[in-house]
Amino acid sequence: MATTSKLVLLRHGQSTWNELNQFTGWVDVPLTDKGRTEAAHAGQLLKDENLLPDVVHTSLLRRAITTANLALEAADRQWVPTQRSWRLNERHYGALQGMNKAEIRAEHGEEKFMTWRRSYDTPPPMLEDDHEFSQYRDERYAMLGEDIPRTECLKDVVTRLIPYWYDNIVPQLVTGKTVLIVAHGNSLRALVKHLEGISDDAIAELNLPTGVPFAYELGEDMKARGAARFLDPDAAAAGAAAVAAQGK
Ligand SMILES: O=C(O)[C@@H](CO)OP(=O)(O)O
Repeated sequence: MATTSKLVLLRHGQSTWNELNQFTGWVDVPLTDKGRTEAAHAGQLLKDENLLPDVVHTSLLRRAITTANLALEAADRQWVPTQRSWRLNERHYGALQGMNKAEIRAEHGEEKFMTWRRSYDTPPPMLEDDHEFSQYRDERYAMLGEDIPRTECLKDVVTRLIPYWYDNIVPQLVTGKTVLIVAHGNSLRALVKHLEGISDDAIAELNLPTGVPFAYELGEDMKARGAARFLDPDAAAAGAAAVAAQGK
């Protein structure tokens, strides 16, 4: 009998830079109190919906790690094995990291702003290694050496994320485990694009809310069998609309 694999994705709760409307990328900012509440609520939803994870994956960034910890605590699931990888990190936002979204839009215009923010294959300008918001000397990325990103477009994120998906997550799913991935707006957009087969153009329209889990049933090909199911649809719709409106 075929095993039905269950996958739950969760974007971290609101961060301090989400609140300030700043491009964040690999800058390691914490959650706000609202973000912590969202994370705990996400864990409660997992419990209520009986979508308790057997394993968890997070990025190396504290907004995802804290979200996972708070969600697991609320779900009484702190003991589950957890793996972390830079491959689940947010998209590196290059020279935009730390910049205010409304100011960038006002300075460069709507078209450039949306190209940098949502085009599939145009990255923002590179961030200099000696910039205060560079991760070049951060020891958690030492294994990347000179290959550490200085900017990324969504296509770059797909390229670095999909090997992790097949090497580390798919083997768990095929044994019937329920897998929770706690990551970021754009790293999850990259994964959703792969799972749902969304085109390079159409992915621009997808915005993911903070702190609302969404679940997929996967087929034997490890692709989505249908659309994602948000565990709190009203909060998800409001959250996605707010992300779409950022910078306006
Ligand atoms: O700043 C970022 O790193 C991301 C997610 O917060 O922003 P955006 O939604 O604009 O891609």
